[in-house]
Formats: sequence, structure tokens, C-alpha cells
Amino acid sequence: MDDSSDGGATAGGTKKKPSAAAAKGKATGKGKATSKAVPKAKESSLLKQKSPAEFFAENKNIAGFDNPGKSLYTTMRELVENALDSAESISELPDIEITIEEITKSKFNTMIGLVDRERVDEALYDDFESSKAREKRLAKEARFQETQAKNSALGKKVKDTPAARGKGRGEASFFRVTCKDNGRGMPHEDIPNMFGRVLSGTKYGLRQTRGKFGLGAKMALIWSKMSTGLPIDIKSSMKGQDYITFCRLDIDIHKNVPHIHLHEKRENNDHWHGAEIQVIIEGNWTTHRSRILHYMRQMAVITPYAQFLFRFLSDAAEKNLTIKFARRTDVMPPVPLLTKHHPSAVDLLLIKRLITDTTKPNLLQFLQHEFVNISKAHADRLIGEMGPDFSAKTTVNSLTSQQLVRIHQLFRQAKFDDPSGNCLSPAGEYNLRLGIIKELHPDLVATHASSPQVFEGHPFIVEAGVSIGGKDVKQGLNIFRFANRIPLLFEQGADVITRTALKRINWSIYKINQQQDKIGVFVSIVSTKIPFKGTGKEYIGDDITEIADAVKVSS
Ligand SMILES: Nc1ncnc2c1ncn2[C@@H]1O[C@H](COP(=O)(O)OP(=O)(O)OP(=O)(O)O)[C@@H](O)[C@H]1O
Repeated sequence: MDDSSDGGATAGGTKKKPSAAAAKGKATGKGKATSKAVPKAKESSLLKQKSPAEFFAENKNIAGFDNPGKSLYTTMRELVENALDSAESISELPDIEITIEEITKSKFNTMIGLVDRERVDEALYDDFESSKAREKRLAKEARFQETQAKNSALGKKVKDTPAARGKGRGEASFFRVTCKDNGRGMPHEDIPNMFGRVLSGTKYGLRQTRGKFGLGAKMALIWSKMSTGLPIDIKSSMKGQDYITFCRLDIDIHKNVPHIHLHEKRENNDHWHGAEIQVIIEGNWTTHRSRILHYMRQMAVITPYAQFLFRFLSDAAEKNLTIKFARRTDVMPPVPLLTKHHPSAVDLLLIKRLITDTTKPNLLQFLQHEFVNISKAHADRLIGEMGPDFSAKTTVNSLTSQQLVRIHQLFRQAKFDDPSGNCLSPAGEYNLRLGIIKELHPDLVATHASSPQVFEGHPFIVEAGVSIGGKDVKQGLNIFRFANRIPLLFEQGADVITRTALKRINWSIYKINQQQDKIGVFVSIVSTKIPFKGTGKEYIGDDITEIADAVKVSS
């Protein structure tokens, strides 16, 4: 209620005439009576909320979508990694087709029904060059060419011309990225959430997978929404299904929910199973062509049992590219197994979640069944150690917050056997060696696999290979990094593998010349938890001693 309206109503409801002093106070804003009468400033909360989709749209660089070129690269790799996870989850030898089709601006405009328009006021544009500036640039280029010609005649290194490095922001280029696999496919009803709700996926359990965050495919869609405004197309069928799901959707960024344009079932006469994802985004092939091709080659090294068909299509025929990375073996690593948590790797929040999700009513059964490496006898001893407030029959739902802290503290201090590496699926020395030989044709190759080791309660295995010589291998160290069998191409300098190869290995002991020999170093780490720095999954930090030591020993 507005204070000024009650004008000093009495208990009896009759209105008192305001005194002269009060009236004065009201006018000047002084005195107790008047302060009550002044209207209060409306309290409006400053608190705002952001949906996860909004957060990642605003911070897309942390998911590997730094600029158009990198976004093209990341989109392609997210789709390829999902395709591999999917085929391997049903023990199907992966057969994956990736197509990146360049779409000219004019084609893009036709696609979205926008009429092309000629520039009228040239000076408005970023790439506008006055005639004076043009003269200056051409003169500079001529001088540069002259020096280049001299250098080339003297056998010196020749640099790119300044013009080739590009100027201004240039025009946007658009690409249709399509990835088709022969994997598991997705349930019809789940597809909208899998692609239209950030932080949703099927890979959150404790299992070695390439995917981890429930983010990659959604980021590709968010980027398409940000750069072209176009939805994503998904085609999918699961083994034995007599229909194919067709789904077209985009994402409501503010609500973090899918916005479905089409979601229907069509006949599956060819008994096809798998998925085909298509997205149209802005990208930059010129700057990221080489990264994309390196990624494919490295993926072929670590996945020699897969077949990849990579195509780049453009109206400019000379840019077109078709590369087939053929399958060289039918030996596939085993499907990684879902495992339970190790007691020393859980925090208080996770213990609470496990209690909410468990089907085991009492403490003894809970400890025995929800964790690895706790037998019945061990669980009994642990409960005894917790104190008189705990018994084997204590119902887990009755545990107080203090009791949960007690369990957590005991988990951190007690000794448990290391988790076994049986749930992991390394490439295998045979596959790693085969992959290296098939893609690099070296003169010599040696491989090694470590036994399973542990960091923070998570098992991991390091496999390594070293090659000498080969095709398309430059002099010096050529480092190939893999984590859960995905190639890592960015942030090389800070990565544990690069640092180990460069600083902690004395190559001369092995009579290898680090500067002159063509050395290939291949290190693959698999684990139920890869400690990536950032959601872009680009590098593993150098700060986990167990991993750093194991990488050194294996290399
Ligand atoms: N080609 C595919 N075949 C089958 N399922 C798929 C495919 N692509 C995506 N999915 C499903 O969609 C889910 C979400 O994929 P998304 O790429 O967003 O996240 P993720 O792979 O789980 O994790 P990350 O963000 O680490 O890549 C996956 O967990 C998977 O269940």
C-alpha cells in the first residue's frame, strides 16, 4: 500500500486532521512522522539467471568454438566422435562418411530466401580500400616479390605474400557439414533432447567414452543458430527398427529446450541403422583445412579398424577433395564397460546422489554394491570404524548430514585396492602399430603399453609408440596425442604428452637426433576420467603426477 494514502488513519477508522508540524514535516521530508509518509523506492532484485545454453553461447570458446575456422573443425570432430562412440557401443566396425560442402554466400542467400544485393556505398565496408591505399599496397607487394625472387634464387626460405595472409574480416563462408555412421542410432523420443538441450546425453556414467559432457552436438547447433540461423537435421534408425526418424530442430537458448520443426517416422526399407547429422554453419576452410585433415589422419592412426570417407565439396572444382582412410583390420578394442565408483574418488555430493539412486536399503549393501573394491567383510569393518551410530542395518535414507561427512572422511583416509583397468578399452599395441604403419610408412616403429594405473581413484592406461622416418613426416619431433582415442590437436604446448616428449626424454640415449631425425611420438591415454582442461577436450594438463610419470615411462 502507498504510505501517503493512509494519511494517519486511527484505530477507529476516523481520520485525524494532520497537525501543522506534521504537515510541515511532510513538506520538508524531515521528522519521524514524515519519513513514514515518503514513498519507499521499489526494491527490484538484481538477480538474473542464465540457462546453460545461454552460458555456452556466450562462452563458446571454452567448448572449442573460438572463431569460424575453429568452429568448423570442432563441429566436424564432435560429429565424428559421436559416430565412433555409437558404432563401437554395438561392436560394429565403424563406417563413417564426413562431407563438408562449401556454400557460397549467394547460394546461402538463395537457400534462406534472401535476395542478393550489390554493394552501393563501398566505403561502408571493412575491406574498402581507397585508391591511395591500394597504390601503397601494390608498391609494397612489388617490393616484397622482388625480395622473394632474390631469396629464392639464393635458396633461402620464401614467405607468404602479405596479400595471401588476408586483410579485414572478409566475407563469411558457409558450410554444410554432414556425418553419417552405421552405429546404434537413437530412440525416436530422445532425439529432440539429445540435440536441443545443453548438458544432456547418454555418456555420463563412469565409462571410457569419447563424449563426456553432453555438449558437443548442441554446440554445433548453437553455432549454426548464431551464424546462419538454420536448424539441425537428424536422421536415425536403431537396429531392427522398421522406421527411420527424421527430425529437424533448433534450440531455445533462453529456456535450454529443443524447438522442434519436424519429428516423424518414415519407412526403413533398407533396414539401415545408424545416424546422419547435418548442420549448416559459418566456417573457414582456408585457415583450418590443414587441422581438419591432420585430425582425420590421426584418427585413422588410432582407429585402424574404422573406415572413413572424407569429402570436401566446392563449386571451385580445384578445391574438391575425397580421401578414403581404409580399414586395415577387423580387430576392434573391446566395448568399454560401465564401472562403479572407487571409494577414494567420490565426494560428498556424489555419495548423496548414490544414496538417492541406490536400490540397496541398508548401509552394508550400499557400500558393498555401489562401489568397487568393497567386499562384504570390508564393508563390515568400515561400518565398525564409523562408530556406534552406524550399523550394517542402518537404512541409507536415514543417514544424517553429519553421518555422511563421517563416511566421506573415512573414504578419504582408508586404504582401498586400486580399481582394475578391466573396464578400459585401449587401442591395443597391435592396432597402434598398424595405424602408425598404415598412415606414416615409417622405417622403424616400436610400441609399448603400460599396465593399468590410478589417479584420484580412476584407472588409466598409457600406450606409446615411437617411429623413425616415413612419409609426410617432418624432421624433428612429430607428436601425436590421443585421449580416449581422440586426437588432440590444439594447446599442444601445455599438454602433458608434449612436455614429456620435449623436456623429460633424453633422445640421444637412444641414438636419436631430436633435430634431424624424422621422429613420430604417439601417446594414447585412456581412462574413465580424462582430466581435460576445459570442455573443448583439447589438452591434458601437466599437473597430475601419476599421469606425467606414466607417460614418461611408456615413451
Ligand atoms: N551419431 C550418433 N549416434 C548415436 N547417438 C548419438 C549420436 N550423436 C549424438 N548422440 C547422442 O546424443 C547425446 C548428446 O551428444 P553430444 O555430442 O551433445 O554430447 P556427448 O557426446 O554425450 O558429450 P560431449 O559433449 O563430451 O561430446 C550423446 O550422449 C548420444 O547419446
